[in-house]
Formats: sequence, C-alpha cells, structure tokens
Amino acid sequence: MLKVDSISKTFRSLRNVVRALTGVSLEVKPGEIVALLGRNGSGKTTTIRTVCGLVIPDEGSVSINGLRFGQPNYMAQLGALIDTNRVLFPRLSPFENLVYTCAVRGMRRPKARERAKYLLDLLGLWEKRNAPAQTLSKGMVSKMAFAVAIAHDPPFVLLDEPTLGLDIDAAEVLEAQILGMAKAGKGILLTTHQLEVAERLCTRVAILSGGRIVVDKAKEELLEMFDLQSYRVTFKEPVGLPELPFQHTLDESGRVLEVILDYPEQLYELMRRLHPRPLRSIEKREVELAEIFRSYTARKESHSA
Ligand SMILES: Nc1ncnc2c1ncn2[C@@H]1O[C@H](COP(=O)(O)OP(=O)(O)OP(=O)(O)O)[C@@H](O)[C@H]1O
Repeated sequence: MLKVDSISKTFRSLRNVVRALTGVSLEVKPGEIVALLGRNGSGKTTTIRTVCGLVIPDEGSVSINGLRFGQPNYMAQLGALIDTNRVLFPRLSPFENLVYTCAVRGMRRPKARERAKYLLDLLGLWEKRNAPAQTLSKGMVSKMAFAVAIAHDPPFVLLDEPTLGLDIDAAEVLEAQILGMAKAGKGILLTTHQLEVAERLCTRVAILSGGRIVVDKAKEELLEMFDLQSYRVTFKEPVGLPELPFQHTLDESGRVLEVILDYPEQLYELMRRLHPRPLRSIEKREVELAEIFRSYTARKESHSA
C-alpha cells in the first residue's frame, strides 16, 4: 500500500511563505485508481512530489509497502509522471530513453529493449523510435513521459495530469492502459482537471482544497451519497428565488432549480423556503463528479450560482 501520512509543507522564501499542505493523509491500495482532485494551487503536485521525494515534508511521512522514502527499494516500487513536457534525455531517442530507464531500474538489456518496443508500439511512437526526443511534438513528449513513468512496471504509479495535451485517440490509449494496470493490481494516484477522465477511471476520489483533504471516499459511495442529496425542482411558472443556503442553480427559464443539499433531511427546509411558489414536481437526480467537486471546492462562492 502507498501511504501518505499527515504531511504538511510550507514553502518559505525571503518574500513569501506559502502553506501548501496541511495534514494531508491518503492511501492507495493495489488495484485502486485514486483521483487526487483540486483547484489550481490546492496542493496536488506538491503531494505527488512529496511521494517521489522531490519535496521534503515539514511533518508527516510517506511509505510504500512499509518502506519510507530513502530506504533501499522505495523508488523501485514507484513510477512517476510529474512533468509531461519533459524528456529525461532530449538528445537521445525515445527508444534509448526507455531502454536506459528500464536498465537503471534493474531490468536486463534484452528485457529492457522488449519493454521499450512494447511501450513505443502501444503509444504509437514506434515510427519515432530513433528520432532525437527533442524533435518530438508536445503530445508525443507527453506520451513518452508516460512510457518512462511505467517503463519498469512498478507496483505504484503517480500520474500528474497524464492526459494533458493529448489528442482524443492518444488519451483513450492512455486511459485504457491506466485501467489495465489497475486490473493487473497496480495502485495508481492521478491528478487531473478533466473531471470526466477522473469519473471514468478512478475507484476513489480525494479532493484537496487549500492544502487540506476535504473528502476521501470510494467514487461510488460519493456519487450515491450526492444522488440522495440532489434534487430537481420544477415550478409551474418562472420564479424568483429566496436566499437558499445550499449549492443550487436556476435554469434560464426560471422554472427548473437544481439543488445539492448537505444532507437529505434539509429537503424540508428547502420546501419551507420555496413556499408558496407553485411547484410542478420534485425529483431526485443523478449527479456528476464535476458537481460534487464544485460543491466541495467552491461552497462559499456557489450558494448564489
Ligand atoms: N517550490 C515552491 N516554492 C514556493 N511555493 C510553491 C512551490 N511549489 C508549490 N508552491 C505553492 O504551493 C501551493 C500548491 O501548489 P501545487 O503546485 O501543489 O498546486 P496544484 O494543486 O498542483 O496546482 P495546479 O492545479 O495549478 O497544478 C501553491 O500556492 C504554489 O504556489
């Protein structure tokens, strides 16, 4: 299991003090795909960089199968895609980059070459296998960065915005590969701003807001919980709304109100506030991850959405 245990991090410079993470804990079990979500600056990359040992936390620790960062074999358990714009050795070809990566992680040459060929084929980079990596397009570099991250077939993989900048086919290949890896028992921690990607892939959702984890739940449980709290109210005629202390939106016609309550029992309070506006129907509706994300990360701004 990959375990992040109560990490906190403050970045200090002469001019600035930034509290990036406060008591962040999360776990990734084998076979799980955990989506670490959050708005810009919420601390996702800092969390991932801490797991890779690129950021040293002020407090807390990270471990993989009981091994702490710095212990022998910690890094062998881990593959990380942190910067999709960077190639390890820009002057070497994709093939050479991959063979090198596999070899330094202990793979024998013939196996490393086989693995490099497999990954280049898989990601549609075989034609470019001998071109200097610095001549690849942005999308190709992203694919290579992904290939390098998983090259040595590690049991845990960190992916910071893996589908950023990829075309639709490449993104599909990557998503299929990520799902396949999880099926094969790998534990995956990924960040993305594309919430539909998270919804398709993840088994668990952790949301960071202001450097703190505000929710960490199995995706199905989270969706079910919100389905119970999400209602569509249709009015017989366009209405003006009273002050509503729940996340809500009224459509352009002024007749359809969508509300997410904090808990189902607040339905009574909602009805009380809407009285005496003429109601046509009230129904439960299914929510998408994007709405749940909004409700956890923008609660303050969204009441009057
Ligand atoms: N090396 C650093 N020095 C100073 N501040 C930093 C450093 N790295 C990150 N930060 C700050 O820590 C906070 C969290 O940044 P982080 O990159 O982890 O956010 P993020 O959730 O990955 O954001 P994004 O979605 O924009 O990539 C931000 O306020 C950022 O400016």
